Amino acid sequence: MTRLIFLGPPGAGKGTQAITLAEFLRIPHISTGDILRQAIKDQTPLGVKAQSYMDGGELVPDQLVQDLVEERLNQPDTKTGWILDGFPRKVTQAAFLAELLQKIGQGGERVVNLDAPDDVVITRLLGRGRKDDNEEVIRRRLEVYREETAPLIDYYRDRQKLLTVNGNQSQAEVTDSLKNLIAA
Ligand SMILES: Nc1ncnc2c1ncn2[C@@H]1O[C@H](COP(=O)(O)OP(=O)(O)O)[C@@H](O)[C@H]1O
Repeated sequence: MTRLIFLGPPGAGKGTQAITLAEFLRIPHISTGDILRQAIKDQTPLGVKAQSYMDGGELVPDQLVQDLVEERLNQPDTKTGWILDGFPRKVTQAAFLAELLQKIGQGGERVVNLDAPDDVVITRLLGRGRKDDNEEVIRRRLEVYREETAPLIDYYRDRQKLLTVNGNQSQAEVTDSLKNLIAA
């Protein structure tokens, strides 16, 4: 049973690696960014509420993402494990998640911190061309990461859940490191 939370700055390769590892482990990959982008595309009430925050590189309000994560983790395919990508992104969300996992009996989660230096992530993001990948929004997303998300590294280290992987290697090397890490 593998339950993993992927942490790291935008552009560290969380999404790519989370998809690869989830396929390898045959467990669902749950990306709050992907779910929100789909909701925007479909213009659902969630998408309509989230759009302006995402376009500006801001976090969408806790309640919105927390509700969507709770709903998703209550679906039956999560019984075999999961990889959470993009959640939690702040300490309040991490506290919510800890309580939720306890409530639904899904503990033992580990956190992978995929680390990469600023210049590397900026270059990667600029090459990607998503709607929120222009320079100004990227800068804001990195700022939000530093202020809100980076504190989760200490949060999870204090709780002895943290594993760290160097994201500044080739994609295949990162995948190998991840597989070794979770097998250990
Ligand atoms: N847990 C979350 N809390 C708040 N906002 C979120 C969360 N997850 C995703 N978002 C919104 O979706 C955007 C894109 O997220 P994501 O696809 O994970 O991108 P990134 O490549 O920047 O890590 C974020 O900038 C934010 O607006």
